[in-house]
Amino acid sequence: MKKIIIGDNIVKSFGEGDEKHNALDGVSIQIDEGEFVSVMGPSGSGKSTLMFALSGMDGLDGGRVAFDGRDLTALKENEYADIRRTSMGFIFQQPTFLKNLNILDNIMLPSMRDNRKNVAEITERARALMKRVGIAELEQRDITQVSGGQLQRAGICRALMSYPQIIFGDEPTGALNSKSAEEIMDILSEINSEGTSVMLVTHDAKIAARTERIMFMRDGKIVSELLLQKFSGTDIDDRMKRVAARMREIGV
Ligand SMILES: Nc1ncnc2c1ncn2[C@@H]1O[C@H](COP(=O)(O)OP(=O)(O)OP(=O)(O)O)[C@@H](O)[C@H]1O
Repeated sequence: MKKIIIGDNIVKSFGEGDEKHNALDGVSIQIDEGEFVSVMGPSGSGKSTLMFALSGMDGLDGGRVAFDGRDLTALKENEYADIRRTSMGFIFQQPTFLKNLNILDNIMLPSMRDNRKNVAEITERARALMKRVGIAELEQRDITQVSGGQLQRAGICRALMSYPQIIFGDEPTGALNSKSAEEIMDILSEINSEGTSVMLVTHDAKIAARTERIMFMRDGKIVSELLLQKFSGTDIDDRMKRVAARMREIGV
């Protein structure tokens, strides 16, 4: 299986002198094209730092990252930023939308920087995505006039605008009630089934149990991996039991 991301012995430290510590302490990770993975672990174990390191949002202090066969650590920051903008999508716990723009314009905004595309094309893509995730009727609304789940759907639309090869999600369901969280996971599963890789960082065992491979972190290292199959929508209780058992076993 082709790897979309390969991280090799990644080291990332914060602080100086006595305060210096490794948030990532030699992490190696590989994600297959089309795979749906998650990263769990206690607060401060390095999950978000790993996501930032793999996506190039943060520089490394050691190790390498390759994306789609290209060694990203050898690239200049602007080349890296280009790959991030065109081939990676990001969703966060709270989408960072601008208050003075409506939902449609917020979704379109990052794509407007790409002068190879025209506004009509960008608008058409945004509207198609909004329809697909069930928020077509909300395009003129302010970001304060929609629910958290609807706002996250808009966040997914924005992340998908550039047809990314991978979606990175840092606690994308963390601010949502369980029904909205499940709906967001249904959307991500559907996107994944069409071939887009997805990597989620989550505290929530129920969310992780819907992914096909879970990596558990502690103290800046991946300490265990649980291989599940792709989620068919039926066996969540059994999957959650397996996640809970592994968490007990490794003490995270
Ligand atoms: N910008 C930063 N400056 C200094 N220390 C940082 C920075 N970002 C992360 N850290 C430290 O690196 C370690 C890992 O943080 P990280 O946010 O990756 O953990 P996490 O597992 O995602 O935690 P959480 O679940 O609470 O979000 C922590 O000790 C954190 O304090």
